Amino acid sequence: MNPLPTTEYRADGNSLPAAQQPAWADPDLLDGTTGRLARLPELVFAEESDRLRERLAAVARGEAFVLQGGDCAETFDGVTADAINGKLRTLLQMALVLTYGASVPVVKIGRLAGQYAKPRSRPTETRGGVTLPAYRGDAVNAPDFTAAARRPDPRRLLRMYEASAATLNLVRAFSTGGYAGLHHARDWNRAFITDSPAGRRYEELADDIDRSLRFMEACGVTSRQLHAVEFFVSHEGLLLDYERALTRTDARTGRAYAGSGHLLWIGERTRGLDGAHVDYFSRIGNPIAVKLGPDATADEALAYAARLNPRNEPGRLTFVTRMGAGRIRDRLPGLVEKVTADGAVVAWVCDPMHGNTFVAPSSHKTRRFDDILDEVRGFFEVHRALGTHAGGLHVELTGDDVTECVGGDDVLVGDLHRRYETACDPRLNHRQSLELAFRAAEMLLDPLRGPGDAAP
Ligand SMILES: O=C[C@H](O)[C@H](O)COP(=O)(O)O
Ligand SMILES: C=C(OP(=O)(O)O)C(=O)O
Repeated sequence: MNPLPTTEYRADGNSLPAAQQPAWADPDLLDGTTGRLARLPELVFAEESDRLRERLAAVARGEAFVLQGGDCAETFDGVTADAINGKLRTLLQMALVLTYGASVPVVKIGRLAGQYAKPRSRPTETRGGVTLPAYRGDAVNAPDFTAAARRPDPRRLLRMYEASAATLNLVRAFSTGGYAGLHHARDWNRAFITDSPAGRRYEELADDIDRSLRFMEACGVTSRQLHAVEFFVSHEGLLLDYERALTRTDARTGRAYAGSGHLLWIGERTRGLDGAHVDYFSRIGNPIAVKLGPDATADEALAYAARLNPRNEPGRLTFVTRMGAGRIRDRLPGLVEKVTADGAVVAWVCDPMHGNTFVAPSSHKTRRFDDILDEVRGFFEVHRALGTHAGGLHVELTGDDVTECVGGDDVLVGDLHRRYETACDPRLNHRQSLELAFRAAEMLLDPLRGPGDAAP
């Protein structure tokens, strides 16, 4: 499954293969850095992760929907109030569209405050006859094509911690400081170019909400919940040196928790059942997810459920499928059927990004909005046919007006060069993200309606 060489990893005296780990240049520097990380405070509390597990349990029961999104790769330079606020506002707008459009609670999770490391298809990159280590995210090395920049530097793990802490600080202020309250639903749209069909549709929706809030206030109904939002953070638990150093024991239960984020996921390239990632994830108490690509088998899915969620706790395990628009209708049913028949309780989430990447003639890695939409549609169709719950979306997006994915109401292949800013894979821009939310809300509403129910 993983074409890269693996490095040895020691877990409780056992040597396990760990895929996609950087070849850190200086072991002493690595020890010093991980030692420092181990003494620093955790970034999130175990209680918060438990709360997310409860929310995801509702998703697994079919009572809620998850929206998980953010950059493909966060960067240290990208830790600015504008960039982070843009992503948060985009996610809040999408969540509002889904909640309002489909009348379903939406669990909001950022790909934020920790998404600094990337698995790569190839360990090296060659340009003009020069071969250097691949860029593996700001937590490991820098993107510039020089030997010095590409050298994996463990001190970057400390910068990852600092960047995550700064981001999380803003996330916490944003979600509880008043601005995330429903009264500001119109303001979230203000900073963006709203002159698009989705932007105009959102303005109408925000007007409706405003009217409803004023009506409730006139009736004397007030609620603190209208002034804050519950927001969680997640990232791929890729760099085991970092994750292990930030693992803490929960004083309440004696159980180990990753302290780097509320939810961590195992990527498609590191999900080997006998590998170090699955081993590490089996030892932490956080809610976790596993990405499943088109080659994942139903037996593997069952093995993850048995290994990673032996008590079959609802909300502990999410499967994020990323099959590609062309394969989801063939590949997903077998997985869902067998997992359901086995009685394993999981939440099913669709990542419509990673199976739909291609390289445009201009050499930009891109994705077609129509393929993304089609994979989401396939995801809903499969779950509807099987009577299971299409539990959420996992998307790569930014609040910026980038030109990285083609389609939606604007970007053409010839536009890709205009604002192609991602550090790794192409993201939806604000307009495309909103458009996706409106389309997904329509799909979500549909399967929730019983066969005999009248259309609204
Ligand atoms: O985000 C996912 C992967 O890290 C990314 O798709 C890998 O990209 P690559 O195939 O260019 O290495
Ligand atoms: C690497 C990623 O995805 P996948 O593991 O599904 O390829 C990702 O989501 O950043």
